[in-house]
Amino acid sequence: MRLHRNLVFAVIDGLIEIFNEGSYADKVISKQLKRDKRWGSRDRSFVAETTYDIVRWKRLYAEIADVSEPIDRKDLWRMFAVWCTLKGIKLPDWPQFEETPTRRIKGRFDELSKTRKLRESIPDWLDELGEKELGDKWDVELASLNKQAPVVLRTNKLKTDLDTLKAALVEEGHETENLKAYPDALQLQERGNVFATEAFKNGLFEVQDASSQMVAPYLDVEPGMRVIDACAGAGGKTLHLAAQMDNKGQLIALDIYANKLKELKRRARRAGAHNIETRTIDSTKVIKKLHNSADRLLIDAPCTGLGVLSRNPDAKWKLQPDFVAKIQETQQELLVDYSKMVKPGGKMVYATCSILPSENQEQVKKFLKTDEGREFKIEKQKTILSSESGYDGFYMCLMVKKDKA
Ligand SMILES: C[S@@+](CC[C@H](N)C(=O)[O-])C[C@H]1O[C@@H](n2cnc3c(N)ncnc32)[C@H](O)[C@@H]1O
Repeated sequence: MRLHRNLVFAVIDGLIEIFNEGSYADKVISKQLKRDKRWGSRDRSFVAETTYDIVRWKRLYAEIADVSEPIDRKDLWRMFAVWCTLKGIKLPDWPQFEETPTRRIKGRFDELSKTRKLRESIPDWLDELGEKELGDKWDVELASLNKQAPVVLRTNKLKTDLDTLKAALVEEGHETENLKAYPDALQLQERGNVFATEAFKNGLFEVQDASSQMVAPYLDVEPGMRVIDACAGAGGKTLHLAAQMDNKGQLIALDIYANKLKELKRRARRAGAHNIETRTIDSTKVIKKLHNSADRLLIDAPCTGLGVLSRNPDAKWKLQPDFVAKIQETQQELLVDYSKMVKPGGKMVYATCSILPSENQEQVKKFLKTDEGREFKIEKQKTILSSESGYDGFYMCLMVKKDKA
């Protein structure tokens, strides 16, 4: 592989923003990709994947390169040289790479790889938390979460079917494979910019991880029901629910952020999902008005996101211990307050994209002991580990509210 100067500069500039200015990797990368209209798909994937790689392996590469925080531009060139050396890419004779100790890099890598928190490149506190919560499973799970995530599409059944979509994507140069256990899913055989396809613009699919595609079906919705998606965000699962409801009935999408719901509306138009109504939670009245009214409720709760580190590696560096404690309080509050929207005999799913029991089954256990929780019983629950499924880590629990006697 030959390195192109302008692409490498885009990577270095992006990393400065991610590491030093607290910016989110996905946002920075999409900004960097707009730098040069002439870049082809290979150039774009070099910028995106190299940036993600160096974010993912930040601690390991920094240790190898003898770099400490705050990381400046010169340090980043050293870390980039580590990335190249470990990938077997020949360093060009640019001044930035003068005196790179290639041999020493390989030796340091072998030596540091003996220690898990360095090998897997993770802060001490997070490694300790993962081990405390997942025990023996943490080792393989962590390794799995450091692998690049596959790109999975969800067929929008409101507009097409799997085979028609598959054929349409082939026409546009994207080969996909079916995933047996996921009826609406197609996995890209090669990464590519599927957002530029006509199929996407026409709303024939959404990009959605295979594990995430299991959540809406778990809620057991039917056309004609009143369904509430209480933490709808930009609507990944709302759109799936609309398709499961065949656009019939009422689907109320809530969130505390109006801008996310605005994006949801835009996506719903593209997807041809017509039964969605959005409401911003700007006071407790919004929830109160809906008490005892929902046939089905989804709480796709805010969480640490530890199940989705493979697509969001900068969470390793942005997460802080006090956030973990705070988000767990919020999760319990949401269960207690929002479960009141379920009508007697109705059902709710509590879901997270975390793999920590303290955000998942333990939250549910605690909830079931509260006054509100005593009204519910668990019908089924599932923890998806990335190391077992090959996709994102997720948790989902289906609970049923007692019918009135
Ligand atoms: C895991 S994300 C939801 C992702 C979304 N369901 C999807 O499938 O694309 C959690 C969402 O909860 C929202 N949120 C945070 N606190 C909330 C609260 N108190 N009530 C409702 N939503 C909240 C966040 O804004 C975020 O959009």
